[in-house]
Amino acid sequence: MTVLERHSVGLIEDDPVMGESLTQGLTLEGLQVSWWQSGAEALKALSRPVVPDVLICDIRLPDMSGEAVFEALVRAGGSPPVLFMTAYGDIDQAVRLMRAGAADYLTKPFEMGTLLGRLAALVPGDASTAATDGAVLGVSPVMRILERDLSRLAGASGPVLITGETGVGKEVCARHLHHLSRPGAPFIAVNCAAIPADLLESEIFGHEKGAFTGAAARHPGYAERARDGILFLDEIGDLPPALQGKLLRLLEERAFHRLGATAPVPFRARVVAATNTDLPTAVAEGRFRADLMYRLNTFTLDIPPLRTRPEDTGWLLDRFVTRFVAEHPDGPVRGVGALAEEAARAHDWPGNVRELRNRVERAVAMGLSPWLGPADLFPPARWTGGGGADPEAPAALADIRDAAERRAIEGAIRDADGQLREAARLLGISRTTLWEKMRRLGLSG
Ligand SMILES: Nc1ncnc2c1ncn2[C@@H]1O[C@H](COP(=O)(O)OP(=O)(O)OP(=O)(O)O)[C@@H](O)[C@H]1O
Repeated sequence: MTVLERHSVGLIEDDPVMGESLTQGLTLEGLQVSWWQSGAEALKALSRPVVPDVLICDIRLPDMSGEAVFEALVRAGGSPPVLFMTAYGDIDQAVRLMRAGAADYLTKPFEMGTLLGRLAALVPGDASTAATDGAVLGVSPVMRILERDLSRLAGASGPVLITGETGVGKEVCARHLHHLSRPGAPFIAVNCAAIPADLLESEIFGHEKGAFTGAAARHPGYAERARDGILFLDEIGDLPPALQGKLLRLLEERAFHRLGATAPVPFRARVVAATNTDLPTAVAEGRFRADLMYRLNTFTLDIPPLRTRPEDTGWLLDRFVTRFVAEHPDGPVRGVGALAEEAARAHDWPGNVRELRNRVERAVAMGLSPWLGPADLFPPARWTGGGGADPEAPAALADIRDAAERRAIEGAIRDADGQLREAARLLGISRTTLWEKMRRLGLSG
């Protein structure tokens, strides 16, 4: 199997001869090709949750430039790596695109072999994680890109910083990196905020016998126990100042001292740190060392909040329901109903994936009917009990209905290519009703 086999590629090319021949050549290599002949067609297809692993885009398209397609993708939350095809005179534009984050470009005419070689460098290393079936962290474009970045980072050894709100899955992401890069080696997780400051130093670096009162025996710390695996330092923003200096030395000298020891111990693990606090602010306020932040953020991965990636809400909901239903085979719950899915999409998820997981676990354990409804995910006590101040309170039923209507109307308008008469027909309502709904929901045609 070649590196390209089973990967998906999106081809944006208006010229039918060129498009046909590229589609044929790429398909022969085992790639799954989707070919679009205009920028608009491509953008419409790429707005779906599942996007190709890599895009090949002509720089001149009938309706917009390749540059505009790329900008729209980036603005919409991220783009798979894009290889641009340029004509000789477009080199300046290609250089500009590379600066803006495009992955590569080829000047026409080119050999098929050259194109395949360039593509091989852009597809993720592991085909099983590239397919959506193999998605680990999510199916939204931004999470697919994050997974691709993780597989690239797997080959490096420098520290990685993972940022994001509480419960977005920073540890899950660190564990995935471990799985991709050092699966047989230890994964040692340390919550810097949970261990009392005066214990943290000996917990991380270990101590010799007699190093302090009560140190009855030599104790290897987390750094030593991580061996050649991953040392995951969660809530790194809470690391006490004295330990920040020690961690910086460990990273720079690749060695550390157990408390009370004179000889250094070599450090072979990879440090992955995570934080939900803003490190630059902590640095500005003097709570975190700037030099340590710069050492840690060589590779930074930011996981966006769940509310900004609704595709993942549906996907994770299904996964958790499947998992917890399997754990309660004798219970009445079989799956999740459409209204509960709507309610989940309309909810803000302040606790992110952790909140979703907990709500599903509770709903499956307590549910009385085969299909979970909104009230199973968001029990009635929450509907009234919080008086509106409860951060986990769900959206009201009216909000759920509005969100559902908004999505249905937007989908119909898209499918009808902007023709409101046709959109109303698709929705089975009159044009006046459609127009009134659009006005109430603040939608423009
Ligand atoms: N992609 C995912 N698939 C399945 N479960 C997930 C995923 N992401 C997060 N979770 C689950 O959500 C919960 C929170 O995840 P995790 O501990 O990784 O978040 P975090 O960002 O590290 O949180 P904190 O900032 O509070 O430490 C865990 O129970 C985890 O198993």
